Amino acid sequence: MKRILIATQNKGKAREFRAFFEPRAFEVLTLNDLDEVPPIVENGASFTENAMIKAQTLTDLLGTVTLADDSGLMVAALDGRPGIHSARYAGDHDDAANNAKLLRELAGISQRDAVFHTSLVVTRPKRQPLTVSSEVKGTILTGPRGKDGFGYDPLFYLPELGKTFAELTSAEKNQVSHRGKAIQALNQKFDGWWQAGEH
Ligand SMILES: O=P(O)(O)OP(=O)(O)OP(=O)(O)OC[C@H]1O[C@@H](n2cnc3c(O)ncnc32)[C@H](O)[C@@H]1O
Ligand SMILES: [Mg+2]
Repeated sequence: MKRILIATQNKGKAREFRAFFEPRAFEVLTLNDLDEVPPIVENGASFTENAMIKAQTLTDLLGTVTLADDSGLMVAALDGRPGIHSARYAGDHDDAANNAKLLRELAGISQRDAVFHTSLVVTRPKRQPLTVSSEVKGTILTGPRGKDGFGYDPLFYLPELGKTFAELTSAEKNQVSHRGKAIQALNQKFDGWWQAGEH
């Protein structure tokens, strides 16, 4: 069976990727399946650079086909923050603290437009990486709504649907989300990229 390592410890992300790769007969592993996770320093200047660092580090160390996702929320009224620093916006990797800080920073601000971005990079030994990105527009609510999803989902509101990401099932979220659309773009390119390396 073909195998792909998803370079993430984020269980929410991992769930969304399994739905893409498992029907394609890939065995899906994540960093949570490794005995030891190598240190990965996400010090790139962009989402794509950070995804490249995560994926290439693991391909180089382990020889695995690896997919990395670097995502983040860009809020217009905050000059694009938290952006590439979304995971540690409030200091630790803590969803509740990040959401609380976002609400504090936006207190009293009525212009609450935001964009959620995902960059995906897939690497494998001796091949050019495959890169795709996607975004979705929404607004930031003044308080959380919904119980599903992860991260900033309870605050990220889609005016067209009248719901936050946390009020959607994961299938519904995948239809419209930054990651879902990036996965659809990956879907357009993945088979050609995969076969180009087969001999
Ligand atoms: O191990 P990795 O893949 O790096 O996992 P991470 O959680 O650190 O992920 P990122 O570095 O891409 O940081 C993105 C931040 O944005 C959050 N996030 C990413 N995708 C999201 C989504 O679909 N909905 C809500 N929040 C999301 C996530 O919880 C992090 O706080
Ligand atoms: Mg991270």
